[in-house]
Amino acid sequence: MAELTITGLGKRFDDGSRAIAGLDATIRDGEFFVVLGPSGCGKSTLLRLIAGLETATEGTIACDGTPWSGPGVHLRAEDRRVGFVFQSYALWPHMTVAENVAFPAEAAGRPRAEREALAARCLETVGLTPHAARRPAELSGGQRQRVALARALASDARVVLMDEPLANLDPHLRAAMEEEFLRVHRVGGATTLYITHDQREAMGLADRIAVMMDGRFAQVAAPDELYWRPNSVDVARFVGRGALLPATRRGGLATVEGFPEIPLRDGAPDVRPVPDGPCGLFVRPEEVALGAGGAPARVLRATYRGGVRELTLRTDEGLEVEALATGPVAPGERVGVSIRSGWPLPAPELAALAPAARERAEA
Ligand SMILES: Nc1ncnc2c1ncn2[C@@H]1O[C@H](COP(=O)(O)OP(=O)(O)OP(=O)(O)O)[C@@H](O)[C@H]1O
Repeated sequence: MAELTITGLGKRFDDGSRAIAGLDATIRDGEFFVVLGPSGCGKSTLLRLIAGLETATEGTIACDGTPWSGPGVHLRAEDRRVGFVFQSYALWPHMTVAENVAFPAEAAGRPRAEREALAARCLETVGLTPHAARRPAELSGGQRQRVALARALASDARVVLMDEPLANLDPHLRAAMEEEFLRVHRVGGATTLYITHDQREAMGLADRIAVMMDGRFAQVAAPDELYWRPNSVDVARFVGRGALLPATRRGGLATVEGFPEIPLRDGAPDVRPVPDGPCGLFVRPEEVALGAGGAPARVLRATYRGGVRELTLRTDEGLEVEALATGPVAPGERVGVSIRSGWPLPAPELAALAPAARERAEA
């Protein structure tokens, strides 16, 4: 068992800057929990606080009810049974693969036979048994990353922390390593906290994703939930592509200038509903269809992404909408656009532009 409970966590550095501010979270036992956020939002600092490499200035961290960090409490890093996988592998160049993996057990004073057996088991898990006698320099980047993963597992970790472990690898290797992480996670069952600023990676790996902004979690949700039901304009814009349109909500429908009424997606239990009236309508490209009968628009941009084109369209009313096309579409072309559904968000800055408000103003 390893459930992490984080309450009111804060970290202020000596220079007065605040990397973490009032962060609350529960990371469930055995969960693959991904923290996704822009550069500088505090991801690495959060991981270092959980590992015990930094001391929190506010709040508490507990694992299964045992305090790790809090007022007057700071459990040493080596007593937390936490394993690490960093972007930069951090392997000892003079040791063999097996010795690197056995190192945490050696540091913990385990007898030689025991640590060798443990290393062999963990190398087996990551599929590196044939390379046990090599040195890190004789391995590919992906293999080195697997050594780092095996070492984290061999540290008898109940919690595995990974800080952008795939950032240095090429796209093919990344995809293979993602599979590897998931497989090892399924076998080992350690609670895993994984940091990335790569959305695709986050979506593929996570049981739940926390979007981190300005030192706290803006939303924590399953990948699908986060994509289709973001709780704010900031989260919606950070995750994937989409357009925010000035709209007026009435029950399950929204009015957007130039379009027939647009059905709204059902709400989410943990996202506060948007009341009737002016709001923003967030529309993902997958909800936009091109074809005759739609609102007239012009293609502003068309970016080929292999198989599909990502389009930005501007309607004759001046609204910009993101869309996808499988056939050839070129900038400047005229198209018809319709919106199948959307997600309402509070967007006070758009209220003045919403159709009902405009009609009232014009009346
Ligand atoms: N030791 C330190 N002293 C002062 N400020 C720090 C220190 N470490 C980090 N910071 C600041 O805290 C903020 C969060 O840093 P952190 O490394 O946690 O961000 P991050 O989300 O991991 O960023 P990236 O994705 O770029 O690695 C940044 O503004 C950073 O400059």
